[in-house]
Amino acid sequence: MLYKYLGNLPTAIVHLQLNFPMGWHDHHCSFHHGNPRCFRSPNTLLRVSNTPCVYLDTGIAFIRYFLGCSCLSPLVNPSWKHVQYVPGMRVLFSPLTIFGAMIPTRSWNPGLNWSWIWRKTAYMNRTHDIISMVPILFGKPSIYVGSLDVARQLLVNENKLRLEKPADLRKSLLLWGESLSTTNGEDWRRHRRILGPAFSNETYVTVVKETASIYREMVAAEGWMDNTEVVVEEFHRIPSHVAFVALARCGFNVRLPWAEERENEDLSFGKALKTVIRTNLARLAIPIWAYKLPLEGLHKMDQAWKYIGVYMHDLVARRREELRGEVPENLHQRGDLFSRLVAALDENAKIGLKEQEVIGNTFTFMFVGHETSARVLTEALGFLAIHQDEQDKAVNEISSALPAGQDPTFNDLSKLVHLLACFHEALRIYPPSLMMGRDTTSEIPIKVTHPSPQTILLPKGSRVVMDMIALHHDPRVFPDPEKFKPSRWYGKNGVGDEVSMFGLGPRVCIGRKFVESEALTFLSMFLRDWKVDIILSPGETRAQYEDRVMGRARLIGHAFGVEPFPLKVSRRVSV
Ligand code: HEM
Repeated sequence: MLYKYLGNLPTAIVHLQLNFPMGWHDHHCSFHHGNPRCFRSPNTLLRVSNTPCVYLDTGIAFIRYFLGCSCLSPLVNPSWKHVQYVPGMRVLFSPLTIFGAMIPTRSWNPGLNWSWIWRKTAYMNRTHDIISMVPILFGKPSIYVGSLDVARQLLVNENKLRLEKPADLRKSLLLWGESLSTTNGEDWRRHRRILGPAFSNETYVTVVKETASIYREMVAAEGWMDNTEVVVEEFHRIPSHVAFVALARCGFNVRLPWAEERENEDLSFGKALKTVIRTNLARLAIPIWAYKLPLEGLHKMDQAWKYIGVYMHDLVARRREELRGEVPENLHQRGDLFSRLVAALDENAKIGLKEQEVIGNTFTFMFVGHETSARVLTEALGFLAIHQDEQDKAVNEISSALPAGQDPTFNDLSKLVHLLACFHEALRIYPPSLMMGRDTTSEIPIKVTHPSPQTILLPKGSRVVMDMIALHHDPRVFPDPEKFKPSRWYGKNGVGDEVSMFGLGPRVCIGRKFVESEALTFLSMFLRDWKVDIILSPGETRAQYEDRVMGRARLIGHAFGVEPFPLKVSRRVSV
């Protein structure tokens, strides 16, 4: 018996060396007498490891091999059959569990950022449309999808297939109540029916007006007008605050001024809301009794959460009073999302929303909309700073689209085709929503094309995760995927066009037009008035800078994106 395990040791060493524990189900396992369900590497890989140097790692490989052996994993985690023996990674912790998420990416633990770090070699060097990930100790075995075709099959028909958003992945959004993003089935349909009309042209007109006004407040408050050139350290701070204030104004209908947090030292709505957003995941993990400990940080956090809780119930009551007797036509004129949600209040929640659902939805907009928008705005400007030719093209387009000296209107935005393409291209390279997970509630067939055309039956209770980085870095769909090439979006940018970074099918992002309106307004005003440039290290080329700075991406809070970097802004004309 032991001999048979030892005989397979080189396989484990290969796993270790490749930094990528994989298995192939078309390989026949000698130990299992030809069982095609074994998770081991093929003989070709096995041969690679038969060199003397591999024995250096033998100790670790032993442990790893025994933990990851196909014979032990069913004992530890009997649901492994849900991945249908699809080849893939055998790891200790799923990246979607607390342990897996906390430990950085290592050969034995993918960590939260594996799909970025391994993007060029994942999916078996892109030869497979899907792979499995089987955690030995913690987490659910899952199928990861790296092909847009397969993702489409699942998501476009997800209502018919009765796929569900997994409960364990929705927890962080449930702290304020159920929402469009956390519900499934009939409840989801009710939320979508009510929220759909709230994302109307009236809302986008308000988004454009508010973003333009925020931009002007920002320029005045930042003191840039006193200089012709300014270096903004951690440039991300600017788009992050723009997105935050825009969502507070257009989502909550609370008129936060740009500079509130600096002038007012007391706990204000803006400050408390920022704390709540920042500490959302911590709030989930910290037990109630811990807030009684003599730790000032925890007290402040608790205070902010309580403040926002009371504030929100108050805000609902006040808005309800204001809306009493309002005729539906007037309601349509209101450009904020919150008023539309309050108008749908119905305590029986048969056709409307409960108070907690109104609050849950408002917070979901903030959580899913704030950091995502902020990151892409920063990255789009970062790429335009590196690629001056693309920036010049954008500036020319802006000057011919916008009437001289005037702010953009909602109608002007449709003329900014190249600018929108730049925004989508930044979004493609760094999709802020890293993974979209679904659980099956019945057996589902999926057709894969690579490595060979076949149909795989996913049993009831399987987990499938769309890997947004793999989907958008697939060279078959996006040739030269590492390159910032906005032109690839020309002609595919429109309202009805699929921009899969916003999801696919019926659960596609409801906020797409909201964020596009905000982004085009902010970017067009910013680039019209300021030239953005990068700050090179001595002797560094632009290409080297791009590798160094734009390659450092990871999940930060709720959104994936590039780590903070500085930008130089210089005044173009007399602003
Ligand atoms: C660049 C910014 C954004 C990106 C990349 C983005 C991406 C996505 C993606 C990929 C989904 C689908 C998730 C899934 O199917 O599991 C989604 C759903 C959603 N997004 Fe966004 N989003 C952005 C901004 C926003 C904004 C600004 C809002 C609100 C104002 C918003 C509200 C929502 C909601 C409520 C859902 C759930 C829809 C449903 O389940 O029916 N998003 N978003």
